[in-house]
Amino acid sequence: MSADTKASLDVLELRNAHIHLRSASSVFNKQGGFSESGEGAADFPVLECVTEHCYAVIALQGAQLLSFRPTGKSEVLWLSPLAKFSLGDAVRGGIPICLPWFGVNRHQADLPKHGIARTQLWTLGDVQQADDGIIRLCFTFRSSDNDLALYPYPVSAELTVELGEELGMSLQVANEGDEPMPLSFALHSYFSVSDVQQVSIAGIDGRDYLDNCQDLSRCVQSEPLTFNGEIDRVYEAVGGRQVIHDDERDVYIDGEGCDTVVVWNPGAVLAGKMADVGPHYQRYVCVERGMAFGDELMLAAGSEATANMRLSTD
Ligand SMILES: O=P(O)(O)OC[C@H]1O[C@@H](O)[C@H](O)[C@@H](O)[C@@H]1O
Repeated sequence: MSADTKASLDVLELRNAHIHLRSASSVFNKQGGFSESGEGAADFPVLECVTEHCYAVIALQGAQLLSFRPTGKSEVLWLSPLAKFSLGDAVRGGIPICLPWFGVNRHQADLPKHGIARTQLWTLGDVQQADDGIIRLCFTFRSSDNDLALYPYPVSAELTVELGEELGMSLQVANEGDEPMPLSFALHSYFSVSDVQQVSIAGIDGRDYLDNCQDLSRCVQSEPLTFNGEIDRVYEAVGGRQVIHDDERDVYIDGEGCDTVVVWNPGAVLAGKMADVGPHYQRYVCVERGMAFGDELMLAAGSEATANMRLSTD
């Protein structure tokens, strides 16, 4: 089944499922625990999706997942209790999409960190429901004249979010210009954990990494990664599967076309300087998948890159 939807969508009723257009503050304040963020927030629209397989919230800003909870299981993603819901500002948590570059732009360091797409409104296109109840929502982004003044490569992106018991994300990025375009990106997932000091990350053992806490010096991950203080590491050309081993559950991150793995948690000292993290740093780890640093792409004029990522829990 397919339904034509627009950003003016108010509610879309599907079989055993519905999607409501709401404000971010109303969704998260209603659920409790997010009241600290309410003060003075300018707010932005989100899609609250209730299906037979899961509960999910997706912001139109950045096509950013803010919540994903498979039916009968606990929340997979972390959204900071101090997150600001303000149009044009980055939101701390969920799955921001860093595009068309990841982190500090390696060719022009004064550009905004993590690209131009995460703080702009994406357009909701088609919404489809398959016979098995899985819902796929498609979002599109295209760089504007303002973006081109900042970064002279016309770029478009299409994100398909698949809402089942697992979360699927498929990102297609196209170079719409006449020149080759340097492209790096990441699906910058924040995962909810019981206590960052209790978790370990598998799937990167034995790999080289660039240590962002030591001027990107190259080191080797000799054992499963654990957290005791700030961790900010980039593992190139890894791909495959990473597993977050937590006290109560394992979370699986699988991907293709997104070979770089970035693992980040600021630790107590840096988090204390971040207005939207503070003491809450203990409740998340970022395990991000993308193409960055040595995996950065040079997209020929008119060509596309595709990345697929799937998140699941036991
Ligand atoms: O504060 P931002 O722009 O959302 O970035 C958060 C973090 O994102 C991670 O991907 C980077 O490796 C870190 O260096 C960075 O601090």
